[in-house]
Amino acid sequence: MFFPLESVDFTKMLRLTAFLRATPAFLESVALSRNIGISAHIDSGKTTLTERILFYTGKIAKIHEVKGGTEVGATMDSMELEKERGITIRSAATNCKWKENNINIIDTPGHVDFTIEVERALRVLDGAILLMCAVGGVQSQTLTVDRQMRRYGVPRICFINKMDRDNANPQRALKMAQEKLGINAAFIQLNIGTSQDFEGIIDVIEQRAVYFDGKYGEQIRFAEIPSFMRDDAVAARKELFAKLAEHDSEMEELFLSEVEPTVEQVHAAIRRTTIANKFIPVMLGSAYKNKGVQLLLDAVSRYLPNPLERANGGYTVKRVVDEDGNKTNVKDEPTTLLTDDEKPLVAMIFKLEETQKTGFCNYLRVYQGKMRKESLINIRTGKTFTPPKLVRMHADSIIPIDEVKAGDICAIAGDVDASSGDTVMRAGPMQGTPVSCEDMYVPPRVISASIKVVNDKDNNRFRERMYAFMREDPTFSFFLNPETKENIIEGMGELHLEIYVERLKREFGIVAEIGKPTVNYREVISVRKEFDFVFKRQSGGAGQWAHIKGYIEPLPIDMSTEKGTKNKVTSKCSNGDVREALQKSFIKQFERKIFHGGELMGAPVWGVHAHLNGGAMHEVDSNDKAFTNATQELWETLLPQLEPTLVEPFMEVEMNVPSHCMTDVATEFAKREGIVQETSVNGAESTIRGETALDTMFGFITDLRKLTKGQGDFSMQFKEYRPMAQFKAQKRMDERNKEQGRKAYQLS
Ligand SMILES: Nc1nc2c(ncn2[C@@H]2O[C@H](COP(=O)(O)OP(=O)(O)OP(=O)(O)O)[C@@H](O)[C@H]2O)c(=O)[nH]1
Repeated sequence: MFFPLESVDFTKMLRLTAFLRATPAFLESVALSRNIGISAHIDSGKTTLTERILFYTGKIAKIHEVKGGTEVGATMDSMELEKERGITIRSAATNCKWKENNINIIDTPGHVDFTIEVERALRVLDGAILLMCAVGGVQSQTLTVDRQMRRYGVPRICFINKMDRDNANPQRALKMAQEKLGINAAFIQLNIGTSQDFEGIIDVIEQRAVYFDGKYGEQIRFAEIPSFMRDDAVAARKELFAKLAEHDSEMEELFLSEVEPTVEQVHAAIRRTTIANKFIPVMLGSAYKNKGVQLLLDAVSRYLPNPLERANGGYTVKRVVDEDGNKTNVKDEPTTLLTDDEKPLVAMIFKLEETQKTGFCNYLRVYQGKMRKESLINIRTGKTFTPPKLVRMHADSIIPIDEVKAGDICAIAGDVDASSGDTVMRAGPMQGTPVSCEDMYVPPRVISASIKVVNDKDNNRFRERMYAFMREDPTFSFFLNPETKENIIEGMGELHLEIYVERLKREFGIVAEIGKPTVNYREVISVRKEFDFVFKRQSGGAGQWAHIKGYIEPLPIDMSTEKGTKNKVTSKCSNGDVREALQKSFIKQFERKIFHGGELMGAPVWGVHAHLNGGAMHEVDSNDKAFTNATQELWETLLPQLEPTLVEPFMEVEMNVPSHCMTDVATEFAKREGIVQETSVNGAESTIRGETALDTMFGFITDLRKLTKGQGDFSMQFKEYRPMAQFKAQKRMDERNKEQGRKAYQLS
């Protein structure tokens, strides 16, 4: 009988944990826990797979399909909208027990507009299942989730799903993964038949066939490998050993001395190399046809790490105060958290969510210590709160619990003063040094639209909701455009914005209309200029006078992340030259006005550093107003010399089309400034991959459907912001300035 811990290297684990104070019972229970995510390209079958996992682990009694196949929809797609559209919008957490292992699972959305959900999940998980479609292989979102997994060093198992589909080709999928993701991977299973003849699986390690009998594939039957596949099975085993030997010294030794490793040795080697991110075991099956899922669960227990084996969950934790508790003198010193329930509590809130059924929930992962319903401190705000309720999540239901131990994932039910990404510790006499878990990657919001409530009486509730959505989702924003007085929402794509408008209506009964979505251009500068600027204004009464000296320069920008696009204003001059309060007027004008709406088209300004290092004051006429106006006029006067321009979001685009339509679609894409980077033909279906500016893609779906008689589809995802060609930038500026009644700006 299979014992999941057979391949755990206990000696190493004990060495690693020798300095822990935790009890053996705690260590044993943590060794049996897994926190995993399931991530993939859209529609690869993540929710379908999770549904099977819940069924086989006894968590649900009946399997429900996604997309209205049955009356209720999949368990994890608990939002009405998810069930209707057959897509996952929010990541959902659940937990289940497989043999001796407790598994926390997060099913994440595949659609790129909800990428932040994947980011958040991977940030706190210890391992992942990277799902691929046996027909599509590596698709655009597969590349993204792979990048996200790498960012947090998440060990993974690859599961090639949809083996029952026509044109299923696992060899091609693996080859694509090896080439495109650059991963060291090998099959640990082979398929017996494909498409409608997909019957079962060959376990390459144990050299046996596995079939899934019964209505839901719940009865596992082991058998001899069919004779026509014996050679393939032996070859695959050899190939697997060779791959493992490349990255594991124990296997290398056996391989070189031509000694056959035992089954246990192979499992142990796969576990070591998977956890070290040197190898990815590849499995296959069909979630929909109930084949292969139980073996995948075995592999989760066997090969993915337990919380003890992932220091800090794979990211940096930094001390936020010095020894005297002085927060201004922050020490950016990485430190290590220990998965030990006896150490001081450190937990991170990775997601906030409000649903009508559960109310407000703050998902968190406990990294160190244990959490109870006692006073906690939010390290970012310094504020304390007591969790109203501690709960375990299962889709949209909650189960109250008393205590959560290190290594576990749970939620605080109730609205507490926290945002996604906050670190919490126990309040009161601080135990241990306050630390902060590092922020996660948040991509810039690339699209915006005006939004208007249909019924004025809903205005206050509407605003409240919008702010609540913003707290839940850092890739969604809501603000008032001071120039046009319109309410604006920003997000990752049209679907993203649409979903929030739908949620307003369905969940809160607020009807709102959104305007035509527009692209979020940003204003940047290209060169550094010193300034020595005197401002004078005499208008009847008291005059205004200010003298400011310093420089404005472009900062290095990382145009792929929201954080990398920050501005900075600094001042370093004597109080005798410019009083501190007036230095603040300079800083304030940049931070509150100039950076929010640039001169080119009123778009936010990115990557500007303004520095004040001198100047002068007039006894009577130098005040806040004078220095504020001086700063504004300086910016407007100096701007042409700073060689400003616009940057625009560039997207990676993947089009899946019938092969005979490939040329037509590629031509249409090229008309939209698209550059085709790769095409691949897989029988009657083909894929075109390329990149283009987001603003050329509006209405593309209509043209694509026309060209492919409704059979083509595409997905795109944000890649980075890039500078725009001058003629295009000028055109976009003229259009938007005219539309919004702003004065025109001429790029030189
Ligand atoms: N033929 C076949 N279809 C499958 C399989 N697994 C899932 N599907 C179907 O593929 C479609 C998408 O499945 P989902 O489980 O919603 O996929 P997902 O990855 O969760 O989708 P998103 O969350 O929207 O990205 C549904 O129609 C499923 O019934 C499979 O193994 N074989």
